[in-house]
Amino acid sequence: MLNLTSLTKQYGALAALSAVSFEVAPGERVALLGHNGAGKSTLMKIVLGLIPFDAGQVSVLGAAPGSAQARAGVAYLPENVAFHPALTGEEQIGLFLSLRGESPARARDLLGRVGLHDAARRRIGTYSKGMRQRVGLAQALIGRPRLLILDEPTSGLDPVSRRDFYALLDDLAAEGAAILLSSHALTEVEARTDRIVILSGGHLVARGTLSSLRAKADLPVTLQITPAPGQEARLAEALPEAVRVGGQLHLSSAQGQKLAALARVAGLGAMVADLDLIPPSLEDIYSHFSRRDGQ
Ligand SMILES: Nc1ncnc2c1ncn2[C@@H]1O[C@H](COP(=O)(O)OP(=O)(O)OP(=O)(O)O)[C@@H](O)[C@H]1O
Repeated sequence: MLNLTSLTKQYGALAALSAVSFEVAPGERVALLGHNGAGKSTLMKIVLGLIPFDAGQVSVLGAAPGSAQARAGVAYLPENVAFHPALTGEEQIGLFLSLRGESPARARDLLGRVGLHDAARRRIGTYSKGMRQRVGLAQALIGRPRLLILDEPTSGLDPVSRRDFYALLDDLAAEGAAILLSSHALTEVEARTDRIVILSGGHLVARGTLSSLRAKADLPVTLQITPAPGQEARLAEALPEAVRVGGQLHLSSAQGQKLAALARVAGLGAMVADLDLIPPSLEDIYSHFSRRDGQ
């Protein structure tokens, strides 16, 4: 669906993208992560054919970005999608359908698809941000796109709206659409995407499934230990390297030492009321890879 090979883009002396390669297959949801200025928007604009690139290859549905064939199958949802507040959802989507040469009567179907059936005849000015974002997605679904490019689609949405939004993306991916989305909300992409691509200073610094990135980063796990009543001081003495966090102790352990650390805590017997093993978060992994190039 989308193939990038050694994609390079310069803005004057600044290398916005340096030899970036990855692909998005049909039915796959890929998250593009990176700090401000990492090159995410530049990459999306190139894929959409909005700006030229300097070197490498870009194949969008087997065609050149921006070509008629690519444009026919690609949908884009910008971060801050704006609609005319006086139009109803149905009128707005109907208008876009007409522009694409399709029957405006399909508007209700599309709005139903994104959970806006009941609000279809209300003015968009009365919609919440989450509802407006869904109008944007309904618009993106016009013409049954095979590749969806979503620029921070859930920024500003509450947790329930985010969950609903991702459920919609799951359905689209299950139907075979390829999805590339950028996000700053790291914890949510963890459960909701198949693969992650991390850009840092225009370089691709990591790509893979979250579990493969976890293994590669080899970051320590944290043993979160709850002392039995009245045992906190004794427990802290027995684990001098542990850090007190609230009423608990946090003991950091290298991946390879995990079982030994568990055995050590288990050996403390009645001093311990409870134990949780906390794997490195996506934020930890993300920082690990984005800082590798000294960015
Ligand atoms: N038109 C332009 N002319 C010159 N430099 C640009 C231009 N557009 C972007 N840049 C620079 O290219 C780099 C990558 O920018 P880009 O907008 O792609 O990053 P981003 O990852 O999308 O960031 P954000 O998360 O802030 O949207 C930045 O250093 C930016 O300042």
